[in-house]
Amino acid sequence: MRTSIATVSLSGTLTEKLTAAARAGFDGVEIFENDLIGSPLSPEEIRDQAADLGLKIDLFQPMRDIEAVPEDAFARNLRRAEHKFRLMRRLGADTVLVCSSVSPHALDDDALAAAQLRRLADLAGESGIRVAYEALAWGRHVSTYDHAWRIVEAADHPALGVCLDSFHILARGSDVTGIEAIPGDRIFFLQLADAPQMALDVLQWSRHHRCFPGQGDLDVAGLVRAAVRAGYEGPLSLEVFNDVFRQADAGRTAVDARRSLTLLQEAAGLAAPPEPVVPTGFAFVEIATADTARITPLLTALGFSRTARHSGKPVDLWEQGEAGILVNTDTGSHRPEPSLTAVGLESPDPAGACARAESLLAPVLPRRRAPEDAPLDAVAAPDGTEFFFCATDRSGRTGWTGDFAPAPHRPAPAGITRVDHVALTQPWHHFDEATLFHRGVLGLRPHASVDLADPYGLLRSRAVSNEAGTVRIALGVGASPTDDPARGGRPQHVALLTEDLVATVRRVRAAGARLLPVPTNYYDDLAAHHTFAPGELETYRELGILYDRDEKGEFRHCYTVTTGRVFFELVERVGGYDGYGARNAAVRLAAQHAVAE
Ligand SMILES: O=C(O)c1ccc(O)c(O)c1
Ligand SMILES: [Mg+2]
Repeated sequence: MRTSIATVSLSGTLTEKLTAAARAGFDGVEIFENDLIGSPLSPEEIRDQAADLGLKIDLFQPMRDIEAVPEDAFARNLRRAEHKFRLMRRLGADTVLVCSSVSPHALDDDALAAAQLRRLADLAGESGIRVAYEALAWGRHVSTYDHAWRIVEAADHPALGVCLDSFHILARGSDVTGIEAIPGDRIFFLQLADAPQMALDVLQWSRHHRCFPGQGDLDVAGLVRAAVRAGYEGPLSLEVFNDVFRQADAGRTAVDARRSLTLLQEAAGLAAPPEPVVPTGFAFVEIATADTARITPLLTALGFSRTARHSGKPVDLWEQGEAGILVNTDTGSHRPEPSLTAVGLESPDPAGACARAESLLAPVLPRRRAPEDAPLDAVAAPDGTEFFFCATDRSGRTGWTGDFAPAPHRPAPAGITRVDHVALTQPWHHFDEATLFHRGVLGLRPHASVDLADPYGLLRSRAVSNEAGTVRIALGVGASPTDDPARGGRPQHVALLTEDLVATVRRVRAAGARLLPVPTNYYDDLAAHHTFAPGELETYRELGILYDRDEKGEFRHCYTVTTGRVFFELVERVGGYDGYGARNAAVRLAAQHAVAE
């Protein structure tokens, strides 16, 4: 099916919007009247520009407050429509969207609405134009798609059909199976948008919080399936009103939009991009730093040993158990501070993972490797983190570790078995894009979003993981005023798994690791929530260990102080505990500020 996007979904001038839509691979656009009115280009120039970019103008919109009004008002509306139909001929657009009236003067009279829409369609038909009638969720008398269809059916005019908009339909909780009763050729247009579930006035919800399908909580794919079953064959068109997209880079938003649409087509059974390849574990985490002395003493204290050095690059491999950390001093001129720049994911099919990423418009990175190096495919996530798809064969050294020459070392492990999770901070306006990327491109499942209180702001966090929990990424967002933007904002972290946190903490403290101090008040609060074995709570208090318990199990964790832009977390999971200690986040964030001050 053809794909389209409404110009209201993108920022900038009309030319910028058309260019962004075309570059992202859309077939067409819905032109919003305001974008046209504000453009210095004539309708003919807009038509030519769209054609040059390979875009069809699928829809012109909106016309408002047309139907179910007294005759004198309707005569004025027809005159207005005549003007717009002339404009549409110049523009080369053949379908116009008419929103159900929100006017206080509109009458609650379906027969009148049908008769007037029929007259409008008569006029439109003379110009070869089709009228798509859309029920706004806050329409004065018509606010559901089935009501709009009843009126269109009664009007019975070949130039009149309905426009279905997933937001209006799903926001009102309408049953989408009714769509299948509408003849497909009478569904003139299908607009798609998602939204997070919110207890908000529906107009405000629609105008400010729509997002691309897959980024919210609505079952947009189910609605598309119903429309296709009805026989709809027109474009799938994204129409998203969103405060962030209005100011974000149009090119980037258009790519995010197009990726969302491909994933939606896949979910609705309309497209089959290369299948997702779910990663099975972390191969490595890469920390870039201009000065290794900033990070290696900490790695040593945490029980890591430098086991190998890359044969052609200034990259060292530090290992403990199955946890691998690459320390890369090739930082270029930027990011001299230690920061987390890349993540290696164990992939059962690196080439397949890359093919999927490419089909979803993820930037595939140019290979930074010598001819003799093992092939390593990588894509850039929305926050710039590089994700490598690795097929590690440590025994045969045929995977990426084959590019490393072993270094003499004396292991002094602290009980760390592997990487538990990686926490990546996202720019606030790319959070939904990041979640969709990690789900769609990397094949990870998103979990519920949680709000975490920082003394100087509110953080949003959302984990994505594979089913086994061997790949977990915590996406976080929210800058606090005390973050130093020159240091790239909030720090990121690597969480390392141990089977005995108390023993590990004793070892790493003795080896000189600086751990985050935890206030005594925290332990008093913990005592109020849970009962502990004799001495247990005192041990946590002594070692600065945080604790959580739920119906599935227990979680013990603690943090190192931050170095540059990174810190480490040490975690122990007991039983089926599947979370990240969210109830301790406020204490941790406060402690981090206290240390930084
Ligand atoms: O918010 C609005 O007014 C508006 C206009 C046109 C649409 O297609 C729509 O879904 C909403
Ligand atoms: Mg709409």
